[in-house]
Amino acid sequence: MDPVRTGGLRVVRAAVVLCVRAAPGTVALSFVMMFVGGVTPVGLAWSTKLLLDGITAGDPAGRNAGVAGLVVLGVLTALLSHVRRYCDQELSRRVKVRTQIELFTAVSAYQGLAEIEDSAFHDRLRIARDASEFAPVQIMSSLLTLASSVITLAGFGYTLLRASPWLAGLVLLSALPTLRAQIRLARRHGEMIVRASPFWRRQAFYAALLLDPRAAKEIRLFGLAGNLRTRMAREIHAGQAEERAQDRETLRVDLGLAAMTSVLSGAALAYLAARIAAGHGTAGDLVVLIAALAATQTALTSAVLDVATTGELITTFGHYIDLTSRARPQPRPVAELAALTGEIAFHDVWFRYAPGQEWVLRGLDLVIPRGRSVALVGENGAGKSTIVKLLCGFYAPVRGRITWDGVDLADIEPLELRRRIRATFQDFMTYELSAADNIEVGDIGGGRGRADLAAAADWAGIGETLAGLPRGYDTLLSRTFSDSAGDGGHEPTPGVVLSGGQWQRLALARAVLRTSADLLILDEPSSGLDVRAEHEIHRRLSELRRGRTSLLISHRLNTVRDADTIVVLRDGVVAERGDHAALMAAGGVYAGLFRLQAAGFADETVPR
Ligand SMILES: Nc1ncnc2c1ncn2[C@@H]1O[C@H](COP(=O)(O)OP(=O)(O)OP(=O)(O)O)[C@@H](O)[C@H]1O
Repeated sequence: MDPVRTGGLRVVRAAVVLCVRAAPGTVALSFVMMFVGGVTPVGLAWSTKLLLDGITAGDPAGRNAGVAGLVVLGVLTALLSHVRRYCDQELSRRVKVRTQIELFTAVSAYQGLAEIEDSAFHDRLRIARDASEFAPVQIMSSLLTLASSVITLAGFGYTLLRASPWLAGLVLLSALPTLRAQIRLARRHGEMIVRASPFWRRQAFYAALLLDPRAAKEIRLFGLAGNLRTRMAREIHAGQAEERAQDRETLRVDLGLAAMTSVLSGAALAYLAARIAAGHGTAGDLVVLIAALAATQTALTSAVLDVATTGELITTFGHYIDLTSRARPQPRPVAELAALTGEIAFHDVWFRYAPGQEWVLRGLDLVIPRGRSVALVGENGAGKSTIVKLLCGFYAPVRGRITWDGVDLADIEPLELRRRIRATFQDFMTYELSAADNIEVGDIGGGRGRADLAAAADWAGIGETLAGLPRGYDTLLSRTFSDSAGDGGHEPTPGVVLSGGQWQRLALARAVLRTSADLLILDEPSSGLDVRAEHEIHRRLSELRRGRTSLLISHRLNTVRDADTIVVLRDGVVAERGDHAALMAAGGVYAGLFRLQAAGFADETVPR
């Protein structure tokens, strides 16, 4: 994983700005409480001195002032902790909304698929997401506590300094090794979080898999639950081993520091008691000095821990700042992508998914002329879906160019390009949303009314089924959510589950919705349909593709035979190209595959 690139001060500033923007009133109140929290211990010690000296000297005014101070400050201290806890919780809630939206806006800004398929990116995202929920408030809170400790230190430091300058110096100096050790511990803890992140992510994956309804059938049939639980436990153990090692180091260091501080306090206390016994002050002075010693050490320890904690939070929250502010490589956008008038073309395109992996495309030349239908065929893994992903701009060619009317796709704003494409993917999505939403996502923001959605559904042969659902097009297509959320007025009803073929028809309805697009991509659009449905859908697709620019991928060669051009992909290049008649006449790969499929039907003896 890349180290965090953002500087510590910038991270702290970003955290504070975030808190102030999220809840300015709460932050202001926290400031006031910080100040009050800082002066209260000093006030309490001096009130105690007034009370004791008032009693011993028989001074009722001093005694009353001491009591009044103790009561007022005692009440304030008791109230403050509750108000402060509420303020922190409210601040956390508001900051969480902001950071989650900012983080997912940043993630959505990655237009390609490379990051979303990169495990290091996911590890970093996990740390950033966790940190974004609590780190800004904790950084803010640490800064306030630090300021509060400084106020306390200033108040008591003077008292100690007046009583014994060398003692005050010793107490202050004792904080230095603590500071050094805690900063080192915090850094090591931050590194441990990065090391353990892959374990926790895999653990979450196994946990989600065990609860995923889509995986439930196989998990039960193959008896996978025990195996997955074991794998999950392995990840938990590995993550905890990292944490344990770190906790043990922390324990060792903390024990050493605590022993050192206790010895120092004991010696200082004995020294102060001896001085007062020798006549250098009153019993009240002794109380103030003991309070000053304890409070100085507490404030120093707290300040040191705050500095160290802030250091650690900077590391984790730095991932968030990096992710949300990192400059992404900008394409060189053209003003507006015009409607296709000529052709889309692959020019000597080489592509592999990562350096060191096998080339999927090895110098591909392919043309999709405007208004023509092109079909792609080839064996599993030949690279057909990869061509679709390149066309949509999800990846860029490693070498060569893809052009749209002569303009390199690298120069086109991806959103602009995708506005001109409608597609159904081989691995289409089944959204756990309403039936209407499942179609509308195909042209979100396109102002599609219910009539448009119904027309698309009818075209895909799923309209009647959807209309007949318990709440028609408003029925939720899910078994893991019920459909009461967000629209009251009716009893919660469980969602409905569609069959595989029905889902595919829905995906087709979604794909055809965006009628303004120039290019229609159909990657295995009928793989889950029954024979009659497939025949019907391909008849309609044939009509739809006539005179339109389209790319169809299918292993069922009878469905591609009417394409204007059929392209056979092999070893990352075009092996054959032509229409059905020409390819059959050539007697090459396509003809061989077509005859093989046809023979499968011809050989079948139908029992009487
Ligand atoms: N996201 C990815 N990361 C790494 N490799 C990938 C990725 N997607 C596909 N591949 C690899 O690229 C090659 C081509 O895959 P692709 O999905 O394009 O084939 P296809 O021709 O569509 O196959 P099929 O007919 O089985 O759908 C395969 O070897 C596959 O393992």
